Amino acid sequence: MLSLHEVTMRFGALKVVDGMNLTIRQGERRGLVGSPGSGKSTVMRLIAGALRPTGGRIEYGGRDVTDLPEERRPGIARVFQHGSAFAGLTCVEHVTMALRRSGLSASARSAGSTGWRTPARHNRLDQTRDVFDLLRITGLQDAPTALLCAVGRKRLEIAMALAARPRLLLLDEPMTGMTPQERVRFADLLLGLPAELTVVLTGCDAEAVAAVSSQLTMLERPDQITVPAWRARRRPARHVEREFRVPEHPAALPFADAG
Ligand SMILES: Nc1ncnc2c1ncn2[C@@H]1O[C@H](COP(=O)(O)OP(=O)(O)OP(=O)(O)O)[C@@H](O)[C@H]1O
Repeated sequence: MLSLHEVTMRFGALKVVDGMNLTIRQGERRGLVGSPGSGKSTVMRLIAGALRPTGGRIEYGGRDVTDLPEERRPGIARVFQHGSAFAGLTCVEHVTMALRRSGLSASARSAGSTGWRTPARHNRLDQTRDVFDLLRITGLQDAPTALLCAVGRKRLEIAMALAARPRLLLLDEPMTGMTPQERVRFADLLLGLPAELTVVLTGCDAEAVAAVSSQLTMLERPDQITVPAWRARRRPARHVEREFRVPEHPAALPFADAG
């Protein structure tokens, strides 16, 4: 559903992305791993259309979207590294605002192939409730965002992104600042997302990203090597495996393990 072909991104003399090739299939949970400054956010912005590559080609949904800006790449939603929640607003106000911004109305758009429950005459209130149910934040609708923990905030930001019924969800460093226990809960949250939804997430910690991905791409390795995530789940992720019971073998993985 998404592919990058020899994509390059230069900022002046600085070449941040150098001939990157990447193929991501629908339903994949792809982790992009690299140290700070390796270009993770840049790749996310290139995929979203917030940046235009200085070289190469990007295809999304079978179309060449290299020159298309963000607003002309439908079905892609992004959760930013540094969050997008406003202090003072409640969770339900955030999601309602996101639904309004996405332009979804009762009969405006069907769920398509994303696996979303969107029957006819589905009103905005129902949609809000769906998103809350999906992310298990029911009960927190009226809580001000300032009261949310790190995972709670991330849930809310993902809820806002899901309001647009995306096919591709981009999560830029979602686990930064989370404790090991919060990472376990975050992994659980990702597991609850529709299987058809493609998720690309970034992070510096390969173990943590591997625990919630099906495939892992190392940005700093030659040719940005991609491996099945289970191979990168070494012993240090034990706390995650114990509490979350991440299976050892790919055949038992709950995610579609592509490739
Ligand atoms: N708009 C820009 N103009 C100039 N340089 C930029 C721009 N955006 C990013 N860079 C540079 O590109 C490099 C990669 O940045 P990027 O934010 O993609 O890395 P990252 O891997 O996401 O880092 P971090 O983990 O710290 O968020 C950095 O050296 C950064 O300073």
